[in-house]
Amino acid sequence: MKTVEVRHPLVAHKLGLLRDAATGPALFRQVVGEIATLLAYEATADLALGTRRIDTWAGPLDVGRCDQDAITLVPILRAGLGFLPGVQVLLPSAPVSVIGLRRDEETLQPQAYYQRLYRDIAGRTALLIDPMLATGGSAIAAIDTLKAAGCARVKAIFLVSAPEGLRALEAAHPDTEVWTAAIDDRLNDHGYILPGLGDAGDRIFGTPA
Ligand SMILES: O=P(O)(O)OC[C@H]1O[C@H](OP(=O)(O)OP(=O)(O)O)[C@H](O)[C@@H]1O
Ligand SMILES: O=c1cc[nH]c(=O)[nH]1
Ligand SMILES: [Mg+2]
Repeated sequence: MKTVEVRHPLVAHKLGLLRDAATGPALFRQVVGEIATLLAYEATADLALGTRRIDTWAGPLDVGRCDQDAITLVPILRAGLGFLPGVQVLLPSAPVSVIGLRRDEETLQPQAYYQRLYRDIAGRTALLIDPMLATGGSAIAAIDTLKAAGCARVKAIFLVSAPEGLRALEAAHPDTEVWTAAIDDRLNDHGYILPGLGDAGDRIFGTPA
């Protein structure tokens, strides 16, 4: 499975801010958004580039034009919503599909509670958006859904990934392409990533764990 750990100094610096337990929700959301933009920049490096003719001061010119409609952004609720605005900085016109999943704290299995996919999703590339890849169960369930709906290609960006989650994702969907700001050490006994940053959804939405 193509897996890119983005080792840019600014990504490392910003991730350090997120790992700091003293960072409150306002700064946390801001920095999550900034890293989302940097990861999306990397994940869209092979976006198809067409041309269109425009009139410039010096006459007609063919300029580059990306078809943002060829991609659908797919945040996994809830924490994925914190990632979405940073991706939309780069892809403001890309249609958004939403998948709501919540991990059962006992079984660690994802439970689906909402889904609204872009009507014309079949044949398109999906850019899955979630800050955390822990056991991988949520990402796998989301990609099951996207493939069943006919997505031709799935890219995914995660803030922090656990090796266990990457292995599970590779076993289930080896054609997924992943960009992540960090591959951390391991999961703890409760399925949380170490060192990680805690519960991303709780920190984005300011809800106590
Ligand atoms: O890889 P997994 O083991 O499936 O865990 C990762 C999932 O857990 C978190 O969501 P959570 O279930 O906490 O929901 P939330 O976003 O509403 O907080 C996270 O945002 C991922 O979606
Ligand atoms: O470490 C983790 C694991 C799952 N979900 C989170 O938000 N954090
Ligand atoms: Mg959560």
